[in-house]
Amino acid sequence: MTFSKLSRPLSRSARSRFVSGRCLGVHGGGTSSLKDEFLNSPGLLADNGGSGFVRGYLTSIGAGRGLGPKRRLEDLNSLLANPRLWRLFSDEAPKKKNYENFYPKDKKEIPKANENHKSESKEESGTEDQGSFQDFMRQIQGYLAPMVLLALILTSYSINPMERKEISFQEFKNKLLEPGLVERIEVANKSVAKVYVRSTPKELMKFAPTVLFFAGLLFLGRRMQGGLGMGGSGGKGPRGLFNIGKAHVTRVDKNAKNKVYFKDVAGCDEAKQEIMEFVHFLKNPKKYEELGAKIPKGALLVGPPGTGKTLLAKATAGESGVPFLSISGSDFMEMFVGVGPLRVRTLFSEARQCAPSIIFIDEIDAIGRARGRGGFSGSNDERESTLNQLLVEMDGFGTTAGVVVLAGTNRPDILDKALLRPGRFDRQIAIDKPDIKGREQIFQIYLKKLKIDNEPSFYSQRLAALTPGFAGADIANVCNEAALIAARGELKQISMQHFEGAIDRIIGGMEKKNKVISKLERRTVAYHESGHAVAGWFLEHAEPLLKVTIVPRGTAALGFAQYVPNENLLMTKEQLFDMTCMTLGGRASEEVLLGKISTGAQNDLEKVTKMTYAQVAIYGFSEKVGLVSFPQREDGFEMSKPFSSQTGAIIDTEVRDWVTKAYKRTVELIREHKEHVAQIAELLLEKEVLHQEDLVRVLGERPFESAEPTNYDVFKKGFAEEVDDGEKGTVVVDEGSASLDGRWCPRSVSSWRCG
Ligand SMILES: Nc1ncnc2c1ncn2[C@@H]1O[C@H](COP(=O)(O)OP(=O)(O)OP(=O)(O)O)[C@@H](O)[C@H]1O
Ligand SMILES: [Zn+2]
Repeated sequence: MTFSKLSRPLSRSARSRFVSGRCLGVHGGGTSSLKDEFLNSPGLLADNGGSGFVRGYLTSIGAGRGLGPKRRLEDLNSLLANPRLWRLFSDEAPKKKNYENFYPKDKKEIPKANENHKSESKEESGTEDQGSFQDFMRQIQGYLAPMVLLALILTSYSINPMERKEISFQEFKNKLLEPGLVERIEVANKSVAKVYVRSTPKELMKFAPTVLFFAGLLFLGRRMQGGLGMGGSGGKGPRGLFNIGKAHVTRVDKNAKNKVYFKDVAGCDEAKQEIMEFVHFLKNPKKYEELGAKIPKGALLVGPPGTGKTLLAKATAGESGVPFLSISGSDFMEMFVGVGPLRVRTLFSEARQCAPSIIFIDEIDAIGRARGRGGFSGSNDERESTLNQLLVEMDGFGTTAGVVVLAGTNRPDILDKALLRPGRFDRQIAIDKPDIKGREQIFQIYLKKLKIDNEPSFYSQRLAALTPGFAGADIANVCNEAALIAARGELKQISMQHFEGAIDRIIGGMEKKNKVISKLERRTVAYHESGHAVAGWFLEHAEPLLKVTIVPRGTAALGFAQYVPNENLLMTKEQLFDMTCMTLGGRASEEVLLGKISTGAQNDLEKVTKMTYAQVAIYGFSEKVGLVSFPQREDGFEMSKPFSSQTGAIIDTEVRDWVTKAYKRTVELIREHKEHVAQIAELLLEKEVLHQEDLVRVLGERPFESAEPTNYDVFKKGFAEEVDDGEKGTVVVDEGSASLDGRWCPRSVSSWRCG
């Protein structure tokens, strides 16, 4: 059994990206505070979350361990749902399933104006991604083969009526009688009968190949238009092969239904204001031009996945009342060379025709990646020429065009610098994960739609406190999941327990009630988690626990813990040291209390290593290494190190020394609080889930006084009266837990995963 890391709650988009088998690597944050940079430090974290999962998954199947039938069925189901995985195992995917995977049935449905479009287009871009040329050929073969077969069978029936031929009764029956080709039968004598065959089939047969050929073409054409994302959305009617230059653009016009407005987007007030400024430029260009101002052409909406960038762009359309054309970055790309630039041109000319108008390009990183790098794929030329075309269009027909371009991304760092120059996307609008107040507002929006057994405000406050680190998409997900859980219990109303279940499920995946865990292992997990919790409680700069559970869950975690982090923008050496100790608390507890260490600390050690390397080699915290910084490249393709091998050796020794020092301190702390660790662990074994109150009961209040109120203080008070100035009073899940989006953060949701 192997243990490894759990990750931050998967945001919806991260999840969809994962399912589509694309590589993750989403970095968050647009603000460039030191902390952010630190957290986003590229390369500090390879996307362990995603690939780790796949790998774990493969071994568990491939190794052919004694899986129960139920497990096997689950594996099979997810296998079927994931064509990538499937192909790893077998070349012959079951036809129907495979087909549906590539061309989901609901493909042709015209997106209901705003509401559903986002998710749909996401899925589409996911599927498109997989439509590599081979897949495409496979599709064609899939359709052609039956047709050719059919043609062969039919031709075998073509019989020349002028020709006389003796056939057996069997032949007569099979080839003539049953297909209904017999016109009449004359009995000549006892052993011979004359069979007259209809002549029409012959005429038909003559044309059969031609008819089949055209039918085939038509069919393929339809399939392509449905399957390759050129479908006539926005009510434009069907388009086919010959309309390939037109991408999948969603238009929102003045009188579209289901419009989204700013009131549907909670929080992000600054972003709304900035965007509206753009709309003002767009609608009153004269006012600005008279003063000699150049009107900005574009703005980047920058922020982690699921924070509502797309939603905000749609709301802008709703508020501004100008035509809005939205497209996903990946929709530009096609298997045919030259389609990308063509689509860009078409998009812009369409926008100009209905100017003033707004173009929104979602996930612009798909085409906007810096030129001249980014992997070894051959599609780079195409991407670059698409990008060039975009640059040209944005520059091109200057100020009078009346087109504003908004684009969403969560990786502004990898975008081509030319895109960010004045005259293109010269503004960046940061949309961060909501703080406690923002989460409360988002909850209010979604709670309104639910049947709950209390006031929405009752729930919104409590839930906001319980969901540190959740983005808007996760919150929408919590509400929906809670309703599903309540419905499964045949209940008429949703209550707190359902919401809690939903939150846990979003963090850790499905509960695995019947997962077999030996008593010994459970004990190890409990002591390990207890070590983290107690260490965090008694280390001044570490973060106190919010909740810890040892219920095994679907994303293969054996347990997880949430912390109440402080939201300071800078991190000091002391903080990092305490966090290192807290992260090592699990291993220390195993060693001190159980006398046996396990593989459970692997993920913790990985985090500690990264955290310490960063301090030594990037943040200049080590005297021996000095005030130098060697940030790692985010794409992981580092051919040569930027430092000498001597420096490398010093860095290595320093890292090892630092970690050793931190571990010593942690072991001391755990020895000192041995009783506490044991108490918490036993309580955890008994109750499976512990909240902060339980910790206070056993350990007492945290013994630290700080000058300013910390998040923990705010949290303790209950934020009922704090909400208004709760700006900084936020509770954020330790995102370190979560490397799914490629971020690394020292604070961690420590967790266990069983491969
Ligand atoms: N501030 C918010 N207010 C209300 N709902 C929100 C908010 N943020 C996110 N959501 C919900 O989450 C869903 C997903 O958000 P959206 O697709 O806009 O995120 P995004 O930032 O564009 O993500 P990605 O980076 O993955 O493209 C929205 O459709 C909405 O239901
Ligand atoms: Zn741990």
